[in-house]
Amino acid sequence: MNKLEWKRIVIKVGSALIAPHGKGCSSQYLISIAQFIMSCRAQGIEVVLVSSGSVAAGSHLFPDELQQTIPIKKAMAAAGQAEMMATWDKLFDFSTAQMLLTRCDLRDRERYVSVRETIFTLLEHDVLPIINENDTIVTDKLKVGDNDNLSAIVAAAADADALIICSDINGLYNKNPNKHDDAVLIPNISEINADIFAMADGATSAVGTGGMITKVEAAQKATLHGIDTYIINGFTGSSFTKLLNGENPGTHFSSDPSPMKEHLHWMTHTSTAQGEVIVEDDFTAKLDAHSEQLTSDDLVEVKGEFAVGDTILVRRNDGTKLAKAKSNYSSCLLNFITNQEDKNFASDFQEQTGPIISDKNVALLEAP
Ligand SMILES: Nc1ncnc2c1ncn2[C@@H]1O[C@H](COP(=O)(O)OP(=O)(O)O)[C@@H](O)[C@H]1O
Ligand SMILES: N[C@@H](CCC(=O)OP(=O)(O)O)C(=O)O
Repeated sequence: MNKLEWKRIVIKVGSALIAPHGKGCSSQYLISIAQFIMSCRAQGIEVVLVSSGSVAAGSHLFPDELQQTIPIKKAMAAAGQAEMMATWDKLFDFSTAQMLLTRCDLRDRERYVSVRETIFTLLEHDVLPIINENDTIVTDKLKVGDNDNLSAIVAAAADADALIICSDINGLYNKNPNKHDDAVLIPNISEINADIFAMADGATSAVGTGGMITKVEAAQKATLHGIDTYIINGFTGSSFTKLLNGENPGTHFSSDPSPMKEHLHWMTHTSTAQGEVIVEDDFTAKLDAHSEQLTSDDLVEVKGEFAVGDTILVRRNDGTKLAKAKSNYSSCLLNFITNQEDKNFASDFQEQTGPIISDKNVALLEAP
């Protein structure tokens, strides 16, 4: 889908663009991005902005020697978030809105739907959503961790047509161009596989978090949802001019021609498994929309603690991940059933209570 057909886009801006000197925000490189956003809106294209920069904006408030602890980084984010928002807001003649998210908000289906509703309501009223991870409260368990992946999750939640990831490099090269003089830019990628991931290294900018690995991860999430994804150089204004002309200024990851259904994409790429059920190695019943085939007789082990409605991982005893699914049973009840001597009790109970895995809420995982 080229620019002229876009109805809604998500654009992600990294710390290096909004805090190029690593200490406080600067609009130096944001003006061309703001202009691009205004041009898109003028053409009826709805825009959602995912912006990093809160930690970098707040870092100058804390002594350098304290910079790397998690509590300090959370405090920096709390202090810098307002500056980051103000830096963007003064560039626009329309309203902006702050949305701070964590993995917790996105992996919980009810909260995820609420996030979608807020994005759509803001867009309906011409307000620019500016989304960042809520670094002030995240823990390792609760965070997305990088705004590249966050931008892909947001693009899926917003049903965007395109995701534009602004980087400090022209796009994905066949190897890290900052380490290899003979690296070559790859303009078009139709399939993201292990070879593509092998090209990407981690972050190299002083303030960046994700590097190219998280950008390829984000592109994979987004393209599987039917979202065209671009990695472009956000430091050069011509990148945006080209996009507005329907050209590809960097690396274009083509959207999957047969995208995943929304709730299965969410189950696969956004929800996190709260526990696991281990099935026999020879488990052959196909896990699909008719998921009643998984019974307690198939279970070898129940791992972790989960409640009714939580996402669980279905894993074969040999370690193969088969599917992620919404569980109708708590781990406590599943353990009780599977430990019953009387197998009739287990089957009678499931006959009355229903399938272990909710019908249609089974996301099959690709075999490695
Ligand atoms: N194969 C690759 N192609 C392009 N850049 C790569 C590649 N592998 C690693 N990189 C590095 O990733 C960096 C971009 O990611 P990052 O440092 O997080 O900055 P930002 O998020 O601002 O784009 C590039 O500057 C480059 O040094
Ligand atoms: N949420 C963090 C940004 C994390 C992040 O992914 O940063 P970057 O790699 O610069 O896009 C912040 O606002 O500083």
